[in-house]
Amino acid sequence: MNKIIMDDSMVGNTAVSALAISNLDFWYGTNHALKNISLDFPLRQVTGMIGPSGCGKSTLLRVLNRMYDLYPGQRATGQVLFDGRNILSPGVDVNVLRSRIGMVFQKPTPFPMSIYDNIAFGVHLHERISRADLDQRVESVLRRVALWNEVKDRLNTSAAALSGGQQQRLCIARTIATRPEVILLDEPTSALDPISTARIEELLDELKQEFSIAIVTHNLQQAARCADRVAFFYMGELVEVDTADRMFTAPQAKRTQDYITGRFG
Ligand SMILES: Nc1ncnc2c1ncn2[C@@H]1O[C@H](COP(=O)(O)OP(=O)(O)OP(=O)(O)O)[C@@H](O)[C@H]1O
Repeated sequence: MNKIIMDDSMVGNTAVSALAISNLDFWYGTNHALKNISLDFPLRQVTGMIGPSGCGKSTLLRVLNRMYDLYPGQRATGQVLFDGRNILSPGVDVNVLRSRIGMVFQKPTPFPMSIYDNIAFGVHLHERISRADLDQRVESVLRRVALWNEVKDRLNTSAAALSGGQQQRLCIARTIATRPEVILLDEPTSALDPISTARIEELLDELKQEFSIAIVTHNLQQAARCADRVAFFYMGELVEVDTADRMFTAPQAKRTQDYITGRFG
């Protein structure tokens, strides 16, 4: 089996981890998509996940907020500790879990409703909140994602009329509106132009003051720019995890070197 390379700070570091995965395996029916993964996501840091297509990055994100529960035949074993509990346990309330571990997808997915309601909808599901407090919440998250000035005069118009980059910022606003501890982002800028991408990257830098962030990206420069730590996956296995600096300047595994130097991808 392949050796997993970790530096000392990753071992036994659960006290400062937002999420701590140990010995995680995942199957789509008989397809063993994740193999014995152990990985910590440090608190209020950005963890980047890289690796060739099909290596299991998105699958891992789907495990972290139990998205796979919706599909019969998909199965996870092992442990994912979050706030002292294994989130893979049957007793976990997945709706509460998904408000505490939010997800942003590759393609912006605003709900078919107004800009205001896109944010209000999730808040209403989890909290009893007055209209004045809701107004305040909507404004504060839209300011946080630097969208307020662009949309404040059209909050009641359809979110579908926003640009792709604006829609993605709205989706991030919608995610943080339920005050999660962790935000999972699956290639959040792959459908966006360079300017919108830069704005999302700046936003991640700001959001990590408060949230722990996991981002899947095919863009190695983006991982180098945004992530504090980077994990490299290959064929369902975690090969190496390290600081972004070390990962891109002195990777330890040959497969990591080959991947980041573009020998395969
Ligand atoms: N719904 C599914 N049913 C069966 N197998 C699946 C399903 N979704 C993904 N897989 C398989 O699981 C493995 C991991 O896929 P996953 O989408 O997690 O990879 P990825 O690293 O995110 O790829 P990409 O970078 O292309 O998005 C692949 O072998 C894929 O074919």
